[in-house]
Amino acid sequence: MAIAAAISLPLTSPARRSLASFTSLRPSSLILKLNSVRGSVALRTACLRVSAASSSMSVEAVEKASPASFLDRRETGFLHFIKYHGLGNDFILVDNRDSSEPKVTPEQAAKLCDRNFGIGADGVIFALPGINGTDYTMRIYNSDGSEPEMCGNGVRCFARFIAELENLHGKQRFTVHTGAGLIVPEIQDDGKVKVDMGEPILKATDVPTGLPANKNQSVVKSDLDVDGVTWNVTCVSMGNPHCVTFGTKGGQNLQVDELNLAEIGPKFENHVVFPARTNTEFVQVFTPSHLKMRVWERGAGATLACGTGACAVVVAAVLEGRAERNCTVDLPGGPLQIEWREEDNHIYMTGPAEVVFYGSVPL
Ligand SMILES: N[C@H](CCC[C@H](N)C(=O)O)C(=O)O
Repeated sequence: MAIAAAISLPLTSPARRSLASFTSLRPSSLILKLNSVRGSVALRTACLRVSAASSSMSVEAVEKASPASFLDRRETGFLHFIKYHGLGNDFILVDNRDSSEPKVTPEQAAKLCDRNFGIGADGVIFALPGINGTDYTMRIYNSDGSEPEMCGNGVRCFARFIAELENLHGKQRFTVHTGAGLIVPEIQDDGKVKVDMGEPILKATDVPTGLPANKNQSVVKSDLDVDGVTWNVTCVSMGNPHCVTFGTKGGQNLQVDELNLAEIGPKFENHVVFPARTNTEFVQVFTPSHLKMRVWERGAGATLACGTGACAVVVAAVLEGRAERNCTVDLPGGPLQIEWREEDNHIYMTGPAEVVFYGSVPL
């Protein structure tokens, strides 16, 4: 699969358009390139070049792009997408509302996620028709092609994507069927997205983990030997498995910025006690309502943020008596607000989701 993408950057707040209308823009009709550091931008269409510099605007007719250009290939065989990120955890979003099977295979997804030979992303997310009365279904492939049950940053991006597709404005709430069950994201007036992430799963065999339960059928601050070092871990599922650690047994307060994630992360991810592999969160406690974490994700490696991970971190911190139920969690890409509500046992996550660019890529 050759990878080359025509992209369109929303230079100001994107004009509201559905992806459908965007996909009606033939790739050959839109090429955007930065002409100079002066910020002048040349937008070349099939018949016009518009050069806008800080002081002047000139319009000149240009030849139509060479018919041999890949941009003039027939529309079919192109995948249209919008690239989003949630605190730097970035995704390729695909409008899949017209079929119940993803348009892209796991192998193709891995290639699209490659940051040198592809678009570059932590995963590919599909908006599919709803199931059992939900508005939509969300499926996701990690950048290694594996399919997780859920993605917290991804579902915030999903909500903004749906609003773009459906040309919706202001406060919007969607019911989304996922591998973790019903998830309900709500776009707030300030553009952030608040998500009802459902209930945490704590039963050890449901996380799943082979570690022996040591507190009400769950694993809380239990010993785990990783390459000869004993860590204290708490295991939580948000539909996907998480191993949360605040440090080694008897160790000092973890300084997460000093960790070599590339070295230690895969040893947790592929540990024999996690039959479905695991996401791993390394946490520092500033105050009972302010935590800091870094994450090594299952199937994606070190990412700038992990929404389900931040939820698992607050649950683990409460279970270990380290934090309150409403916390700010600092991730490398920015903060998330997480509340584990006592009344309904649901976890609520609030954070941003931003468009990066619109694109088309030959599959
Ligand atoms: N890599 C994760 C899925 C994405 C989770 C993360 N990006 C989030 O925001 O929750 C897994 O295999 O469970």
